[in-house]
Amino acid sequence: MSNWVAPFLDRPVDSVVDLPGSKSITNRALILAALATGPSRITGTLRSRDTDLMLDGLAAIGVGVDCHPDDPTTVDITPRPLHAGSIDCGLAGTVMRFLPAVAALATGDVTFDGDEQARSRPLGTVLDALRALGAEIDGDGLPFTVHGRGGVPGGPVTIDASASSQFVSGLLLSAARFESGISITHSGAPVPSMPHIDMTVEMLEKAGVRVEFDATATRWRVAPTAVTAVDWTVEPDLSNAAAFLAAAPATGGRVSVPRWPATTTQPGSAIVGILERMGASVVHAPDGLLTVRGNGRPRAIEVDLHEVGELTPTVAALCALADGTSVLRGIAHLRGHETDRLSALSTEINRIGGQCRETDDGLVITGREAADLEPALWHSYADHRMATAGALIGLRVDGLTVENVETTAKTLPDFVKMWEAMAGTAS
Ligand SMILES: O=C(O)C1=C[C@@H](OP(=O)(O)O)[C@@H](O)[C@H](O)C1
Ligand SMILES: C=C(OP(=O)(O)O)C(=O)O
Repeated sequence: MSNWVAPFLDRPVDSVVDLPGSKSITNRALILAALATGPSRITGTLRSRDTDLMLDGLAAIGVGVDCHPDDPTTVDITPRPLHAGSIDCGLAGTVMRFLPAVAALATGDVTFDGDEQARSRPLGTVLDALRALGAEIDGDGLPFTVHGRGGVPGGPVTIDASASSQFVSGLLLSAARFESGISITHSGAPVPSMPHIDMTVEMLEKAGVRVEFDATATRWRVAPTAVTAVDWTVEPDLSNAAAFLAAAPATGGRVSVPRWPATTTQPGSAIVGILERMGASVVHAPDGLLTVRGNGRPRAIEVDLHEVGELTPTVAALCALADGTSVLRGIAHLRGHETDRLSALSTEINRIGGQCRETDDGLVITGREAADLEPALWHSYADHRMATAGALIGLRVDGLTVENVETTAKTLPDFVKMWEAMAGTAS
């Protein structure tokens, strides 16, 4: 674990940052390819800890995985009969919540474990749902074992998905292969991160699996059907782009990201509107280049991030530098992310002399002038987005040090190199 002194800028940033593929699209594409009726090629695959865990997990239960020798982002997936194996989930929500349903289709025991910190992430809902659908599973959280019987009866199931949209996505992705498909009813507080469920639905439909759902986001239905092989092209990761784009308003500079999709289900796209509300200007050129410019000190914001919780660490870091008091709400479920992000953000912002308080479902942050913040050690909590949030504040606080910066490998192994290149401080 290394401490990294984040680059400090006493001038505006001016950079173009090309982002690798989306974690969420990559891990859905890999599962759909593994369950398809024929081989698929995935281009622009994110190669990071979370996506490599997915590749390894699928390979461990028999899926053919071939990474192109000259370009590891091109991956060929060949579906094969699924067998017993053991799966490391690391700290990846998509692996621990999407693969149990796949494992239930295997013949043999599939064991799951992960990082110590992963054991406290909400998971029981998925395992209970699979049991209700006829799968045999020992355990209520990591570690657990799926006793695969070569198929899942499927049918109706009621779950409370208010802690994570991934509970719904994880069931939907495999449901076409269940004998009776699935009919999910959500009962509980509203499901967070709905764009991620839209992403699941859209990708399933591209693979020939129709998802019926109601407008209240409480019911989803999939009939048993074949999953068609698709050659997927993965969009750049817009959630990872958020911290880089936020560097523009943080420093009064300019950051551009190429290949920004014209339309997308990635919730990361919401960063654009948030940065505009905080005073930045944004231009999306016809060739896909998205440019954010900062105009003076960022303005405080009141915003509900329920749908786009992944953006919270970036937005909170910018709020710590903004003029005025910001209120971020709708994000109680972030307590079950890589770490309790509300507690972690509040602790770290206060540690450097900022002003942040937790509420039941969010944060209240009163921004300070960067010169009034202290270059203390910013703790990462093994959370990639906590580390990038520290880097963002570090652009304005000379000497701020990010602990365990390697944790960014969860979704962006080249983070340090890319951040230093953006700041113009790369050696
Ligand atoms: O399905 C996905 O790919 C994701 C869904 C969201 O999870 P939650 O609904 O648990 O917030 C998001 O935060 C996570 O980073 C990725
Ligand atoms: C919440 C996140 O990840 P996970 O997929 O592990 O839930 C995230 O990347 O912000």
